[in-house]
Amino acid sequence: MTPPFEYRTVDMTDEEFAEEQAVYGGLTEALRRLNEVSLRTTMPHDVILEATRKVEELSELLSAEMIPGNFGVVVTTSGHVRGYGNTVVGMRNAIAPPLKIVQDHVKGGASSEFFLNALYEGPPGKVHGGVLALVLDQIFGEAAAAGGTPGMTGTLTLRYRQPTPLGACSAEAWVDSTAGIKTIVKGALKDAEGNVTVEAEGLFILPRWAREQLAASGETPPQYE
Ligand SMILES: CC(C)(COP(=O)(O)OP(=O)(O)OC[C@H]1O[C@@H](n2cnc3c(N)ncnc32)[C@H](O)[C@@H]1OP(=O)(O)O)[C@@H](O)C(=O)NCCC(=O)NCCSC(=O)Cc1ccccc1
Repeated sequence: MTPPFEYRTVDMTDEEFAEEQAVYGGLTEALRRLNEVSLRTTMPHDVILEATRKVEELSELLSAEMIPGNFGVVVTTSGHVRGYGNTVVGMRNAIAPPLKIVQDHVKGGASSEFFLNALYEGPPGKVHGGVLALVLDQIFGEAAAAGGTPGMTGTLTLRYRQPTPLGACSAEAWVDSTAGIKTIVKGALKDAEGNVTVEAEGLFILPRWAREQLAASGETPPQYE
């Protein structure tokens, strides 16, 4: 079975990697700020029109050279994983909050403390339910991988116990059980006060194509990050 995606490898020194992080990371941080500011600004229309022209100019400047489509996941020869396009954690993705996720390879889990600002609003003042599913899917996937049983999300069930206020949040996920290629991950998301606002359970499955690759190569399971 042909894999639906593959990881590219690039030759890059640690110094080049660090410079890339600083330069593109700086651009993305500036864009995240711009994104929030553009939602909240109350400046007069003539200022907004001038700002719009400047933003268009920047898009012209940056689009002179681009990769053809999505970023994908690119691994450097020195072992760094460049999942820059990831919508939750991507270093070059201004849509990503972004989350810094800590994996626990001993217990098989993952956790994160993060901030969801006004850009992630659903009900007034509260986080959109789809955004909560989005961040939990990523944390759960990383928990399964940290437990040594990576997989793709087969199912993800959420129980929204109470609305999640915009602002500081935290989430934790752990491998509850494994059965062959299937891993059950459980976890919860909390608001700034420590109240559990979402409980979730996910089933992560090592895909058939990955099983076939593993059987052929004898390697350890890949990380879908
Ligand atoms: C991989 C799979 C889910 C299963 O394919 P295959 O392996 O070819 O399936 P196969 O037919 O060989 O069945 C094997 C066993 O599994 C069972 N079973 C099968 N499906 C389901 C099910 N849905 N639910 C429940 N069970 C299911 C089936 O009955 C059988 O059980 P049995 O042995 O009889 O007891 C495939 O449908 C797929 O790719 N879906 C899209 C996934 C996707 O796009 N997810 C979102 C992107 S990931 C992401 O964003 C998160 C992330 C972030 C960071 C890091 C990591 C993750």
